[in-house]
Amino acid sequence: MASSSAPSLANLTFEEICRRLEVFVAGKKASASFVCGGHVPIDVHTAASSIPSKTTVSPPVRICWRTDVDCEPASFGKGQQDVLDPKYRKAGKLEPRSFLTSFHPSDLGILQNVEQILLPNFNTDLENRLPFRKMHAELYKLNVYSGPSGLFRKHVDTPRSESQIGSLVVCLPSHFKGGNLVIQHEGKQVEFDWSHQSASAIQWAAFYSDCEHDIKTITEGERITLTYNLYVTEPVGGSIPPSLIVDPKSMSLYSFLEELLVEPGFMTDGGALGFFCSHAYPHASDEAPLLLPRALKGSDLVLYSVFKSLGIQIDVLPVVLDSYYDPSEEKHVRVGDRLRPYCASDMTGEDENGVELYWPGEYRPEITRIGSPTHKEMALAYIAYGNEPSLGTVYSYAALLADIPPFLERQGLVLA
Ligand SMILES: O=C(O)CCC(=O)C(=O)O
Ligand SMILES: [Fe+2]
Repeated sequence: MASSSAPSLANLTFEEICRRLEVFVAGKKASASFVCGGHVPIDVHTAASSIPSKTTVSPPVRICWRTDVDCEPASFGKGQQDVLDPKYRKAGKLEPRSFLTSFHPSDLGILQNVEQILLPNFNTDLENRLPFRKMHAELYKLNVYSGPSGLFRKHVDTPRSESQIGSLVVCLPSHFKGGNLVIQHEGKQVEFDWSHQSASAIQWAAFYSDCEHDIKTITEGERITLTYNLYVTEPVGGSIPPSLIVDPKSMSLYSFLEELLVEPGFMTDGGALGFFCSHAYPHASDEAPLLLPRALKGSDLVLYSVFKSLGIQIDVLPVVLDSYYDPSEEKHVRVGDRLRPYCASDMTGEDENGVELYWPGEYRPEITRIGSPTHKEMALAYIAYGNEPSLGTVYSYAALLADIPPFLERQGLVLA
């Protein structure tokens, strides 16, 4: 049951309640992890055969590479092209087919650690368990950044598939100076300085794919990293290992919402709350209906799980902010009937709004919007008639839409 905090929510206006909800969600965004990292010291006396995940030290890492293949200059993706530009990225790289290594991220518990922090499973009671998610790592490259000028400026890793959720960088033991890895998300930043233990430990960091990151100049030595693409895998059967379950009831947002729902004055006749997702997802791709909500990240996952565990219907749906009626007015919220792939229509609409014609959904002016939109994806392109024909493009945002039942109906939910 809800415990009451002062002043009681009953005395607050709806606007004030929404403002508080926004503050709560912003707090979740601030505290939710988008990155994690760690290190494992190298012990030359540890035998390679004793690696299993429980060890806290690692034997030296061995790498064998083809002698007929050299490290090539590393490129980076710019638009649709691979570009070489040492002012932007100065590094060498080896493709996985050209080398072998004794290191694997499942050893030493690294992958399990990343899974637990970036891909937790929420036990949401009420049969609403999010399908059990696991993470899969695929070796992508070996990179060498050499002093005095190796670097990689700010970029976002190109996702290799729709189910890619993040990247893992493993820094192998080799002396270097500089080369800090800086990772950012929504105004927050985490910096890894691996130089001090560069010669004596394996150091690693993992982050969601939509986080910008850069590597500062390596002033001395050789910074050698293995990069892995991290994917969320199909739900697997069987029971969830207990350590991977997070209880949404332990979240402060849970008690706040629980208290709101037992308040007769809050959305007495029911209503809808809409939260724009804080992370980017391929929500207008062919895979979107399979991926979401399974691939939700960070604070989006927390919101989803907390509502679910309170028995509230919540869905990930695309939203178009449409100014068709009157461009000078507050934009209308049009909610798609489901997550649907991007559609290019060759139909034309004379004096018609293409969204209404080709993007099934409904206008939902009653939705109370919390927060502001961030990541958009192209949802629709069509030929529009005006004075001259032009191409109409429509973008959508992924949003979490919670349907709040009327007070009398929701009493049972919270007391259950
Ligand atoms: O080596 C690193 O620290 C990260 C490399 C990187 O960002 C990349 O390869 O995309
Ligand atoms: Fe990167």
